[in-house]
Amino acid sequence: MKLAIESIVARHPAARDDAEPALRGLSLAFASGEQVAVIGPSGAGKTTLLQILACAMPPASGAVRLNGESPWDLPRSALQRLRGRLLLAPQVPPLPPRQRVITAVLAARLPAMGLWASVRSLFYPADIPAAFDALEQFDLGDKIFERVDRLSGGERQRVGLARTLLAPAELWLVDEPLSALDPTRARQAMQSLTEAAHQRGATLISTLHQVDMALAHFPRVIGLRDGRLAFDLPTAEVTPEQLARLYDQFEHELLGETAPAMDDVRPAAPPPAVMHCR
Ligand SMILES: Nc1ncnc2c1ncn2[C@@H]1O[C@H](COP(=O)(O)OP(=O)(O)OP(=O)(O)O)[C@@H](O)[C@H]1O
Repeated sequence: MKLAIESIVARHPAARDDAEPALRGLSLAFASGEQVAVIGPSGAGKTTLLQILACAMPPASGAVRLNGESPWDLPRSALQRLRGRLLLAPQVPPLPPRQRVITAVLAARLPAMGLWASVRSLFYPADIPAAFDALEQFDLGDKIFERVDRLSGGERQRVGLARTLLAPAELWLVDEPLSALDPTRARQAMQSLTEAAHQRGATLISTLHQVDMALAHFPRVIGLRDGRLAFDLPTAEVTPEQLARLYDQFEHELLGETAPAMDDVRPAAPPPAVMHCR
């Protein structure tokens, strides 16, 4: 899927009246099958950009085009169909806690299924081999029948990525896919994601806090700051000076001093029951 935005200004509905817009006059174009990383300090507007591209939020002004169509001018049913052709993967995947991993992963296919097949798939997972293959890409094949609430934060994030591989989407918009992963897992996950998008011919746009991952895995990097474009370059042309300017006063983010990886952090066990003997 090819897409373009022109002079986009975006405001979150809950933002204070005097707050600056999250995006301030942003114009970008993406070719079909392209792979692009979006970087920039916290609050730069990276997530908002994905929400605009996903037609999850209308811009305050400016134009959005997906495959040449203007989504916000489409009738509601056509807009829904268009949304079914793209996937917005949030940083924390919304996985129902008591669900099995297999059900959570296969749920990615629901937009392409009829109502009866969707309901049936909740009780009888339809394609266990496909779910297993997707999970194996993220080293999680052994967790296929585990309950989601028994996974660590990093494992849940990787289930979310496995789900992306099964989505029948032409556009993958992935928000901070590595935030809970250790460096080794992060490298493996990025490799699997970019290879799968390439094989599928899907356009992949990913926000990333890890600048080294953006430079290592993507041929094009967009830098955002304060809702504006700082640069949009082939990766080979991004210089240390541009990165230093982009993260000026946010050097700790450039150096990757972020929250610890969540791969080994499991949900807290319930406190032991206190038994009173009389
Ligand atoms: N739901 C919301 N309601 C109000 N304001 C919001 C909301 N979400 C984001 N904003 C504001 O929009 C601006 C851009 O936020 P956004 O989440 O797009 O940045 P980001 O670059 O993705 O940040 P981070 O790297 O911390 O996730 C920020 O000033 C933020 O405070």
